[in-house]
Order: sequence, then C-alpha cells, then structure tokens
Amino acid sequence: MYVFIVNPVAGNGRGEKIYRRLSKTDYFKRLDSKVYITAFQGHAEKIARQLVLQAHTNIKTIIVVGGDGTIHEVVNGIGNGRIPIGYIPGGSGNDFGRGCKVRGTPKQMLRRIVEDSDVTPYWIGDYLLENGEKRHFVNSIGFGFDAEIAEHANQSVYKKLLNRFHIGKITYVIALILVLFKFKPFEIEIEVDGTRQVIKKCWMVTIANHQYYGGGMKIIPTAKIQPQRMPVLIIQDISKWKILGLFLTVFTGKHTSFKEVTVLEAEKVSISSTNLIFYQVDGQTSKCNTCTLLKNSREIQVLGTNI
Ligand SMILES: Nc1ncnc2c1ncn2[C@@H]1O[C@H](COP(=O)(O)OP(=O)(O)OP(=O)(O)O)[C@@H](O)[C@H]1O
Repeated sequence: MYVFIVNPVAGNGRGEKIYRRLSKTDYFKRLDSKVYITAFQGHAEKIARQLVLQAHTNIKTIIVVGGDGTIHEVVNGIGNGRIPIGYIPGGSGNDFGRGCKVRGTPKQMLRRIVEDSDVTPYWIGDYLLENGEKRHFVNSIGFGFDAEIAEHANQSVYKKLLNRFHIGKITYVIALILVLFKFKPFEIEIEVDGTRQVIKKCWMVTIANHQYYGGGMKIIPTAKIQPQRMPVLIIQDISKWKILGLFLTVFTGKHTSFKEVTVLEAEKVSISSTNLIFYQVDGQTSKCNTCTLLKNSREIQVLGTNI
C-alpha cells in the first residue's frame, strides 16, 4: 500500500492543488493507497510515527506531497523505521526535491516513485540541543544569519503573496535584504572534530546534507549525499555590502571563494554561544545556546530520485 501524506497549506495551497490533480488521474486511482491530509503543524510527524507502528500492514512507501518542513516532519516521525519515502514537491522551497534530483510533472514523479526499482540511500543528520532534544535534519541546519532570514520569511506576508504568484523562490532574497539591515554578528565557540575555536564576529554556520537551500541556493556547492562526513560552511567578519555580494553569487556557488568563507568537512560539530542564537532546520526556525551535530549512521531510503 502507498501512503500519501499531503500538506494542503504547503506552498500556500500548492500541496493541496497538486494532490487534487494527482488524485484524479487513472494512475493514482489504480494504486492501493491511503491518504492523510495534515491538519496542523507537526501532524505529518505524528502520522509518520503511527505508520511505523503499523509497518506490518504492508506499507510500501510513504509519499510526501509538501515542502521541506513536511519532509522534515515525516523523516523525524519515521525515525529508525525502515519505510521508504517518495517526495512530490508542493512547498515553496522544495530543496529536498532539488537535492534528490526529483524531476518532471507530479504525475511523472509519482510514476517514478512507484516504478523505481532502486532505492537511493540518503544520509540525514542528527542534532542534539542543550535540553537533550535529539532530532534529524534532512536538508540543512544553519545558525545565525541564514536562520534569521528563514525566520523573517516564515513570519512574512510576502511569502504567501509570492507563492500565490508562483514566485515563491524570491521569498528568501527579499528576507535576506530586510534582515541584513538589522543583523548583528555574534560570538560563538565551534568545535570541529575535537578542534575548538572562538569566532568573534560570526555571521553564520551551516551544515548541509546536499548543496541546495533557501529555494535553490547552492549554499555548500561541494555538499553531496554521503555517509559519515558533513560539510560545514562558516562565514565570519564580513561587511554588510560584501555579504550582499556574497549572496548574489550563492545561486552559482561562487561565494565560497570569498576570504570570509570557510568550508570544512567534519564528523562531529558542536557549537555554543552564551547568548541565544537563531537556528533553522530544514527551513523551520528556533533558538538555542548549544547544539551538537553528527551524521545519522543509518540511511533513509528514497524512491523516485534521479541521482
Ligand atoms: N493544515 C495545516 N495548517 C497549518 N499548518 C500546517 C498544516 N499542515 C502542515 N502544516 C505546517 O505547514 C508548515 C509548512 O510546510 P512546508 O515547509 O512543507 O511548506 P512550505 O513552507 O511552503 O515549503 P518549503 O519549506 O519547501 O519552503 C510546516 O511547519 C507544517 O507543520
């Protein structure tokens, strides 16, 4: 049986529209399927967790129709369960789809998920917060500037408006410019594979499981889907004008040649700050003082990719 988890509000209604069209196709009607429409924030995670408990009921694949926030919830809900997932982008950013090279119309994507004979292994990351909470990140986790951009975008009216006109991609560009005016660099201590350093004027630290982020920016161009090691990007001690220039080049991935940008690879990263700092995980934001990051040792299984 194919289980669909549909976020109707993803992409300002795009998730629902895609599902509605898909459900009218003969291909969909022939599938043995069950559909869950999420009704509130966190619902996709709850559904996925329950599905793992019913795994004996012959669930072939969980097919997610939504954005990065929905896929984040589903992956966290599945946890160590071994149910493969398929993804049909229906959000505004959809970076998971880009990272997994999911292509075509929703109908073509569905067909590929169902008929794919090879599962793609995908290594997610784990993050552990000071309150003991341990969760997974699917695309990326970022601290500082990028998180404040995501926070601004998520709280904004323009995100909805731009999504309505199918130009949701530029949401983060607008948020970036608005956050830039008020952002203040912060001090953090970062430990990368046992080596500690203090960064006095940190702008951001981002760890990614693939290169895409913020609706198509190539935040760490060298990042690839891989086990064990995580690419880490640090931006420090940079002027506001220069960071604007840096983000103009982020779509092409040329920003890593700026001297204020460091890209590392690590197995374990810990960050701590005496002040609360914003972090974004797969586009959803919160605040923390400390966080430890590792790759999850078990891969999730993704169907319908073009990797
Ligand atoms: N019925 C609902 N009402 C309100 N919020 C919901 C509902 N169902 C799911 N959500 C929440 O919607 C949020 C946004 O979902 P999602 O991130 O998938 O879409 P998006 O923000 O448009 O896309 P992207 O993250 O790719 O930019 C998630 O935090 C999810 O928990």
